[in-house]
Amino acid sequence: MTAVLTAEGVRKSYGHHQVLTGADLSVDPGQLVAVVGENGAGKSTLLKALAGTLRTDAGSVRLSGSLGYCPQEAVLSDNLTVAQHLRYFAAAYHLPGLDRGEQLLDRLGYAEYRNVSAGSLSGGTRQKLNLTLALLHEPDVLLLDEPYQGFDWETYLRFWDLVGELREHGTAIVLITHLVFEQDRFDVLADLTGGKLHLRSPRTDGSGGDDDRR
Ligand SMILES: Nc1ncnc2c1ncn2[C@@H]1O[C@H](COP(=O)(O)OP(=O)(O)OP(=O)(O)O)[C@@H](O)[C@H]1O
Repeated sequence: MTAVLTAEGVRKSYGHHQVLTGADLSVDPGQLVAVVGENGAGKSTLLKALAGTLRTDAGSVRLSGSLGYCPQEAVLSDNLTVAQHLRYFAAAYHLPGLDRGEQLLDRLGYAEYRNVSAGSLSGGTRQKLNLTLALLHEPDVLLLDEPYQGFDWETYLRFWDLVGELREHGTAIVLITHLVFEQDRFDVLADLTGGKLHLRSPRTDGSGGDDDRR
């Protein structure tokens, strides 16, 4: 299968602090990759580098198809309502209509907030909108930085239903997570240690093993 996202030798320092020291990653259509690692390991830095929102020092990132990026901090305009955000992004993506946006409002369970300004939304609902905007144009590659922060359990489960559908449609997904208990959901665990990615398969025996780590 041909990878839709390939990163090779990605390096990034902040001043003298070397965060990424040669990160490699290759993601196929429909593949779901978890990026795990300790706080401060550089996971968000890696995702920004993959998304192209951060200038790297060396290495390459190749992407085929469209990209959806859900950053850790929602980039929303507090004065605009949920519906206005959907219209604004639909226009930016040249979408023919708002069908997908309306579908996502229902799927993530926040349609009742359609006419509420982003500045008045709760943290979890802001995050729903953040995620919706990344999914709106049905991208081929999705980069999700802790996408379910603040979600209640019901929404968390709805999120995973949605991810299942996206994978069936061939969307390649890279997701930062801290949740050890959900690692069986992924095809690949990419452990960011020492500025490099170390790939491994999730455990399959359900025993928990001795490989658990954050
Ligand atoms: N703009 C910046 N300027 C200077 N240092 C930064 C900047 N952004 C991140 N860092 C530093 O780079 C390191 C990696 O940060 P990053 O946010 O990528 O880690 P992370 O693995 O996503 O952490 P967490 O799990 O806490 O979200 C940290 O030491 C952080 O303080």
